[in-house]
This record gives sequence, C-alpha cells and structure tokens, in this order.
Amino acid sequence: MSYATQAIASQQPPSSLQPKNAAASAPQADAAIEFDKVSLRFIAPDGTATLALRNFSMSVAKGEFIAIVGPTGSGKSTTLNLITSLLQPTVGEVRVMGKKVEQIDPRIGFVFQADAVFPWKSVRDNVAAGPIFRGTPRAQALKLADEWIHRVGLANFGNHYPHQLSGGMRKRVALAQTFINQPEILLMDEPFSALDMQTRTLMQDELLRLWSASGGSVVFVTHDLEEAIALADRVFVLTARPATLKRVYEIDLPRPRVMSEVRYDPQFIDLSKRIWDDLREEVHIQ
Ligand SMILES: Nc1ncnc2c1ncn2[C@@H]1O[C@H](COP(=O)(O)OP(=O)(O)OP(=O)(O)O)[C@@H](O)[C@H]1O
Repeated sequence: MSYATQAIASQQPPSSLQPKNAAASAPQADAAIEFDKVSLRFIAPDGTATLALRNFSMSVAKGEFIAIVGPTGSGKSTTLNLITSLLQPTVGEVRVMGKKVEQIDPRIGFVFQADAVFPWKSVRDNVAAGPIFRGTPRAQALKLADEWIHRVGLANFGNHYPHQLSGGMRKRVALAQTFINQPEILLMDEPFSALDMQTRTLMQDELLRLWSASGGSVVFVTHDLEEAIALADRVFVLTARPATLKRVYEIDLPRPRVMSEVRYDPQFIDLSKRIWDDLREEVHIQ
C-alpha cells in the first residue's frame, strides 16, 4: 500500500492536529475551491508519521488565478492531490464548487511538468482524446481538436507525432488537450519548469490568453517566484513543512500582462523582494 493510500486509510483525526476552532466553515457561494482548516498526515508502512499540511485554509474564487509557492517539500503538490481526491484530509475539509471532495470532479483539468501526451497518437488524436473519452462523436471531436490546435498555434502540426515536436510545442498540445474540455478548474504543477527561459515566457503568455478567455480558476504550483507573481491574481506562500499558510499577496498588476514586460514594473520588483524575504525565512527553518 502506498503512503498516500495509507494516509487515506488512517482517518483517525489525532487531537494534536485539531485546530482550536475545528468546526467547518460554511461554503462560500463564489468559491471554486476551499480548504477549510486542513491537516494531512502521511503514515509510512513502518508507522512513521509525516505531517505535510497543518491547519491550512485557503479559498480560490471562480475565475481567479492563484499561485502557490513555498520551500521544497513543503506541501504544494499535496494541496493539488487533495483537490483531485487522490489524497483526503486527516482533519478538515476540501470543497470544490461548494461540495466536499470525494472523487475526481470532471470539471477539473490538469497540466503537469511531464507531458501527458500519448506518444503513439498524432497531435490531432491527442487533442481529441478528452472529448472522445467524454462521449463526443469522433468526427465532432476531431473538428473541435482542429480548432484548438489552431488556437495554440500548431495548425500545421496536426498530423505530427509528439516525438516530432519541440518541448514548447508539446506543451502547446498539453494546453489544447486540457482547454478543449473547458475545465472550470485548472491545476498546474510546475508545468513549464522543463522549458528554456524563452519558450517558458511564450507559454506563460499563451496560458494567460487561454485562461482569460475561459473564465475558469487556476491553481498554479511553482518554484519560480517571478512566474507566480507574473501570472497570478494572488500568491499563497506556504511555510516549511508542516506547511500552513504564511501569507497571501494580492498581485494587482494590470491585465492583460505581457510576460517579457511585467517583470520590469516597479510594483513587480517590490513584490518579488517582499515574497523572497518571506521564503528565505522558511528555507532557513528547514
Ligand atoms: N505519499 C507520501 N508519503 C509520505 N510522505 C509524503 C508523501 N507525499 C509527500 N510526502 C511528504 O510530504 C511533504 C510535502 O510533499 P509535496 O510533494 O507536497 O511537497 P512540494 O512542496 O510539492 O515539494 P517540491 O517543491 O519538492 O515539489 C514532503 O516532505 C514529502 O516528502
């Protein structure tokens, strides 16, 4: 049994994890995702306990783009796994669109660092795979796929296979593959970290363009503080493990943002310094 499964299996809320005011709050009508005083403890097969999250609360509004940053191993990916139901809280509650998370919600899309493309399928078939899986007739799904392939700038590559594409192009396929399903919530875990700086900047612009047309919410986990500030409406800073919320920064840089320019904005530079100071304290603690 994996650690994760054990964490799900061992649902005894230990009193040491109970926050002082442990009663769940009422769901908020405009929230896409809510973490309500969530703690998560992993239990290894030898009985060793690892407390990953402690009394962690956050709320992501519908249509909001938030980024999560924190020291390595603090619990950033764990928060995404709680939203998908891959993990369940030891204490507290995670809600998606006001409902307690119990299974994977079809309104959620994902983009991770590793591309989730099928190597044996063409770009067109890769992009059409989601709608076909969800029951759209093949011809209709392929037509829709062509529109999305065009939208992400790969119009001439529909018949190519993933190994014939650059890393940036594969990432465009991944975005088309995800946005074609019109997710109301998009979870992204270091999606661009394997790309070179230039491609990464282009992909960040691409993501903002697709997101602003979609009306969905995004939770973007990254090690790159500047990426978090450039993209998000709010940046959530986690403490070192056991992670809890250290601070939330409102990023009121105007939109639309151009990635190659936003970094020179004095407000951006000021925010970077402040958040770095916060993070530096946490890295010290580890
Ligand atoms: N299945 C598991 N069993 C035991 N411990 C785990 C498990 N998954 C994660 N952890 C621990 O929980 C903590 C949080 O892990 P998580 O992957 O969420 O951190 P992270 O902030 O995303 O890390 P990174 O920045 O390195 O990607 C880590 O210390 C990790 O070792």
